[in-house]
Amino acid sequence: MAMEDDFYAPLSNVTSEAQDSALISNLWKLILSEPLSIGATVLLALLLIIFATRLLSERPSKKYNDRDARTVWMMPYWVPIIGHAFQFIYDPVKLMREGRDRSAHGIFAVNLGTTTHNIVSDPALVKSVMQQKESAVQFQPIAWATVQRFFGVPKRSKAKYSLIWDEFNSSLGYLMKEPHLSNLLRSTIRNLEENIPKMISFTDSDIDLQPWERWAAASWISDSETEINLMILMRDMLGTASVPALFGRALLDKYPNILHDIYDMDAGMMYLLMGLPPWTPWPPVIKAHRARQRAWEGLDALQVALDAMVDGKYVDPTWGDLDDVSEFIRKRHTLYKENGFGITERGDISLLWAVVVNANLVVYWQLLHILANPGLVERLRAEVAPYAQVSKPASIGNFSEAPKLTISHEGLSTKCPLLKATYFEAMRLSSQPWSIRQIARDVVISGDKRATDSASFALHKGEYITVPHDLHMKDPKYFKDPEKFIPERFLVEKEDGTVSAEIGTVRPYGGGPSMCKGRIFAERECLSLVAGILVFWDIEPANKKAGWVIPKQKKTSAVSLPVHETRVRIKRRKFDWES
Ligand code: HEM
Repeated sequence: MAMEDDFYAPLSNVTSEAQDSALISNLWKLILSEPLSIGATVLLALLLIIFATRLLSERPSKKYNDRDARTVWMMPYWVPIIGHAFQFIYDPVKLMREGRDRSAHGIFAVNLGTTTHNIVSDPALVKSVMQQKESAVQFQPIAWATVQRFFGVPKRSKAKYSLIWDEFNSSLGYLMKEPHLSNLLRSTIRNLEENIPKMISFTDSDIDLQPWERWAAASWISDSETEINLMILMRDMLGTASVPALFGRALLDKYPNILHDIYDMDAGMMYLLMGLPPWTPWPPVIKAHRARQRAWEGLDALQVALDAMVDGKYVDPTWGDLDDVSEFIRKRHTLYKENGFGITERGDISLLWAVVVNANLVVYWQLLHILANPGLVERLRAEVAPYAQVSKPASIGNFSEAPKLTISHEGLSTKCPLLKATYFEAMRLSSQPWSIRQIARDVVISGDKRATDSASFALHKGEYITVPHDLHMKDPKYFKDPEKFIPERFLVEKEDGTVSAEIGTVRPYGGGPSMCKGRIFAERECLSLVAGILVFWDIEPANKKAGWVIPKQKKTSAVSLPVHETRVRIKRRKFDWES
């Protein structure tokens, strides 16, 4: 058979469909011709099925219905029905990279237990997917399944959520629109300005440690030096600034473990999505369920307090006056209350999760890479100096306050291209978000029309589209030395000679209508924390001999976890007026 496929390189041992069939029928004749024991016959038959599946499961890309579009190449697999599911569970990244590297157009299909997933990595095809209408390429059923299984919103609430789905989603615009965005940023940055100078307390008394130091296993070295776990420290420093800005201070005061409940729930994401019940005899499943339950308790209690406040009823005084709860959370509360959602149906846990799981890890990766790259700390300190400033504290007699930190998130984001480039590069390296869509009617997606080898692909109703954005973000065809931290790759010189950091085709925030709504907020808070820490603190690896080690990554929903902690030594910097 002439190969119609112009882009997929066939395996050298696979010649054509006709030869494959001949080989299988010869094997079958061999089984039938010899008298064999039952065991040997079963074994041979199994082998035959496996080989036949391997040879016949591959679906070459062909012209589709004489139109310009082609069908998608299906990677071959060995086991019928199960398809690529074993490889997918065992090492999804390897499977995806193999498919990407063998398909010249950045699209291929895999079979996961009878469902076909079209995996797309080519940026133009991804754009085409994201531009499809919800009626053709659906996100809503997947979003609801996640809300229900992962976040634990009751099944019975589906009708209520469907009724206000659009209004509810458009409330997410509060994260992007003024004046709400600036208000949220103002209080987050104020919290950072307050917390960064007291990040380390240099005390050997456990009771006097800050909560983030306790979580991060701080150990006292001297009055000017502390050893601590960098990942947890960064995670909590950002969470303790952003969560009070959104949900009000009282939530963290009353539920001080809620950040870690969300982290623990996130660690068990796969189990919760699989629907494993809380009595599953497997500790990580139980842990994820308990953590989720505790997070719900805190958020439910906040909803009860907000209900009481708007109804003019008695509010438990430990909540304070709740006037620092953001307009965004109040707007969601109004939507819940006015549409008859019971307390236990109100899914703000999804928002708390979105606020903390990704951004809080990005800052760890960003800072770690900066520290591990010789000379980068000094270059960044020079760049951010006008926008993250430490000033001399007031003193009365022998007593001085801590030095004062002032941060301009606007200046950091618009005037510090190298800092911003380190943020993009940290996300390119550590973010592995996957967008999944369900195909509701046949569609055609198209590649870049300007490219000489551009092609369009027909995708069919009932199949899925999966976009593992990291496939492109680590593709050597687009990023030279894709595993290396090279922030300069994002720097672009404009015609007027100024330099800016451009994100280009990197998509750490997903895409389409469900693209991250917190992305501007996230960028500003992350740049502020990293710049603030760089100007205030000196950080070295705890094990000086081993130096900086960049841990391998463990995949989560978007930004990866490190497989091990990074133990560091932190000292306060000497400022001009002290020398
Ligand atoms: C660097 C940090 C962050 C990264 C990498 C990130 C990444 C993502 C990704 C991959 C999605 C799913 C997009 C899709 O379905 O295609 C998402 C959704 C979302 N994120 Fe983020 N996120 C970050 C920070 C934040 C923050 C700080 C907030 C809130 C303040 C936030 C709020 C949201 C919301 C509300 C959605 C759901 C959007 C929708 O369904 O319409 N994110 N984010």
